[in-house]
Amino acid sequence: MGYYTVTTQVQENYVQSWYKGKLAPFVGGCLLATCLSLSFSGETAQQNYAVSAKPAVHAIPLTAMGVGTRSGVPQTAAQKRFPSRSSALQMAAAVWAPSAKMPRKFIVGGNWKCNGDRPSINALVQALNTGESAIGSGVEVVVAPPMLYGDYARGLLRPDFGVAFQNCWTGGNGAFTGEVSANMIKDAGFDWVILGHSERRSLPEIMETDATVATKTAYALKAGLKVILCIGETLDARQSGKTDEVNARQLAAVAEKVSDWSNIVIAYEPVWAIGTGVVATPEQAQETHAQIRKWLAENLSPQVAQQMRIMYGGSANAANADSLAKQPDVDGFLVGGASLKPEFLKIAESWKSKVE
Ligand SMILES: O=C[C@H](O)COP(=O)(O)O
Repeated sequence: MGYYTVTTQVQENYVQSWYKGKLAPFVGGCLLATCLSLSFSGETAQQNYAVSAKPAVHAIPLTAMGVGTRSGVPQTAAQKRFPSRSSALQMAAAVWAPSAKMPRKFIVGGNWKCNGDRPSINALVQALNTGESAIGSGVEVVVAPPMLYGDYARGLLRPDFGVAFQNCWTGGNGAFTGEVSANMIKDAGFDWVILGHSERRSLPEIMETDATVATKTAYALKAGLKVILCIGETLDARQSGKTDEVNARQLAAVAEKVSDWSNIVIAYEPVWAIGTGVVATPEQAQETHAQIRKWLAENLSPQVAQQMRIMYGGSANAANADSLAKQPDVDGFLVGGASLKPEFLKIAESWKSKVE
């Protein structure tokens, strides 16, 4: 099962529904615009819209709306086949609107870590490409392949999923053998980078410090990337009641070097839950997320706190995602092991449990 099978399938799923014909899509776009102006006036209408408008969004002629591809970046094979990934993401952002039940757009990341090869990526992407569209829904989805496969995966992956890198260098280009700069990631057409993951903080071969994570975060933001900033406590820290202290310390290091947090999403990942099968209870996750938001309010601003999306990471899977997603301060997931399986789509769909 290879490239052409995958791309043909996606083409059928997306391109045909978005671009086939001219008149019908144009009318669809006009209807949606009318729908938007009416439905954004109330909470109930917004919630109904988030669920019901997806088919209409599929019919919007994005190119006809003047939303083009990123200039200066060579198109991948998939981008040529599926006219605009960035257009799809812009539409996803444009359609969703905050409501009392979901004040922040849900975000689900799949961190593939150091796993996979071309055959397994082909198979995984094929499974992900058959799932429900994120366009027009209440979820933003980003997957992070191993760096070497970033462009390959993006070339196959559905255009409504973003692609992230798992790390970047602390600064710009130069004599830094083996490193990849944020500038290169941005220049290659990617928008996201994961920084501060506990594996990079704690593996003896790496041992990134709070200060290094902060430097990377500041530079990545300056280069125009969005950052999934991972924080979280070890088992020892939790057992000795230092969870909030550890999270505050890791956040404070970033606050020393970053003033604009609008392109940061925080991933709270208790180290004891990562890859262990021991997931935080919904109560533990909510309590810690609320403390993180409190820290943001007290140390940055109430506005940053209110707008910040805080993902949960650590043994999240299809079975526990809904109960975690229902917590008011859980705004999504950063998924490791389960992101390598089709069940990742079920986790992405857990946003619906927030608006039920
Ligand atoms: O980045 C993802 C986290 O490390 C969670 O990994 P996990 O879902 O395998 O526990």
